[in-house]
Amino acid sequence: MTTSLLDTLRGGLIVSCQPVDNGPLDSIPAIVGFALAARDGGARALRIEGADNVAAVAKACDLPIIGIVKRDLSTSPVRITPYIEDVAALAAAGAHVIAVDATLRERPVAVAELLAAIRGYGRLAMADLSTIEEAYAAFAMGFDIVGTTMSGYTGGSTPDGPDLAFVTASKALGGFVVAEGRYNSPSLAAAAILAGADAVCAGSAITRTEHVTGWFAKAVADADRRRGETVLAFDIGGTKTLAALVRGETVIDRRLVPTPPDVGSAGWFDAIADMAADWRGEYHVAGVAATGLVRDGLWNALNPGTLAIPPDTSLSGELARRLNCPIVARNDAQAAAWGEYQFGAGQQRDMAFVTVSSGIGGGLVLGGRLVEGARGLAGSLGQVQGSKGDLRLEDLASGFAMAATAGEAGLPADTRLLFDAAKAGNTMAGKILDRAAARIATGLVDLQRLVDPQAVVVGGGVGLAPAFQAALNRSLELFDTALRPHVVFAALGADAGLIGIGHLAQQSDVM
Ligand SMILES: CC(=O)N[C@H](C=O)[C@@H](O)[C@H](O)[C@H](O)COP(=O)(O)O
Repeated sequence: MTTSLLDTLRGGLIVSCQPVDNGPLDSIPAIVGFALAARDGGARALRIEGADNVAAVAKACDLPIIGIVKRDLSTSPVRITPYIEDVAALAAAGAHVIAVDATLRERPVAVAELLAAIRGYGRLAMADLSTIEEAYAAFAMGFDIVGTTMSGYTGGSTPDGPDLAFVTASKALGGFVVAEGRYNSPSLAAAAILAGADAVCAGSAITRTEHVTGWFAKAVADADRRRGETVLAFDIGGTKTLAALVRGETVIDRRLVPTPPDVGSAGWFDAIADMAADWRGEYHVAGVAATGLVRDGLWNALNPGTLAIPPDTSLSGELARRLNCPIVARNDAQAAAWGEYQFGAGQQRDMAFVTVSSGIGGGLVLGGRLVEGARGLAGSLGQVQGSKGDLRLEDLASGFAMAATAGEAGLPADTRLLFDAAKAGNTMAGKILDRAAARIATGLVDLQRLVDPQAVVVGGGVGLAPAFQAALNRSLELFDTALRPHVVFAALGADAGLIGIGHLAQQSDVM
């Protein structure tokens, strides 16, 4: 019997039919209804609270029942089946398994006595636990099943997700493990099995209609609030700084100032906050896209030639203090990648974004998520080694690099004039442009080899110049079609960073 019941449970779902206490579904007919519906949906067993409920369900439904009695005691935090008479009542009502709280906490009756009583009634014993020490002790005492039920409920705040690590650790002890507690979606229940659980017990997500309704209602209300919300967005580049009010893909209002050399100083932060002073009250969250490495709110230079930032500048902290709202900060090209993914040429595909302007930056959006990387470097194509010594692609093929090469060749050291000269038929100017485009094409092909995105979105002032686009396409055509990226050109232009960081701020959970 013992083996066959555990065999029935193994690899299956147990549904806990415990409606919200004193709620409209907290009645015997409703609990029986939940039990039958769970059976029809494919549950292998049920978890039922209260001897009367167990008796009613046992009569109506032939699935195995894990029975518990819950009590709120003034003398102990233990709630689940604390007394011998609870065990007796559950056995008499027809529970096949009796679960008790077997945590190492003060209790009215010793766990060993409860276990002996369960054994005396010939039932299987399940220990509801919160730590691996307790699991070890429970198996050593002879419990048939260990449940992770109490993890997150014995002190401190309860996490949102389940405790998969506890499942894996318990399973390593060798006995039968039920993953229970906050398995609120099919994918989390599946994750429990992959983490080693023999069976999964889900309750709230199936039988606490008030809770599930609350999750939906909150998600819908949050999305609705965010959709209509205006956010403050900054885009801090090497030469200019933009401040804007953004809603969705629309930039409602904007201001532009040159980026001064004292970036990162207290005075500079004051000036940035001043740019938005008269927008106060119109936003509740701000996003900051900045050139350089941005990770966890800290800001560092990626290329000090573009912008020299004091090490570990607290970009989020300093601005949060001055603007008095939460701040979401990202690298500018990563933010632009997100903008293009969400609203522009990326069209919600796996994509790499590469911006070619005075510098070269980039970002990756994979599986619907912006990849930041461990230090905020992910997708920074400008930082890969160029073909010359230890120079980076940015040092060789960016707008600045092209202008410098033009200057060395006796042409005006200015990207725009270089493009004009190329258009007018100047061979040297055309060569400089072609060489830069060829280097970037090689970078894009390498990116395709590494990440294999569905699309590579190319943007930036240089990247969107028709002469550069033509040169880039010519270079790409030299590569085998199997390796050639699907290049599309950015749709949001210079606003991609503002729109991307605005959306990231709007969607973030910082509020
Ligand atoms: C901690 C405690 O008292 N847990 C109780 C044990 O029976 C129930 O309130 C839970 O609903 C049950 O464990 C299932 O978990 P979830 O509802 O998260 O799927």
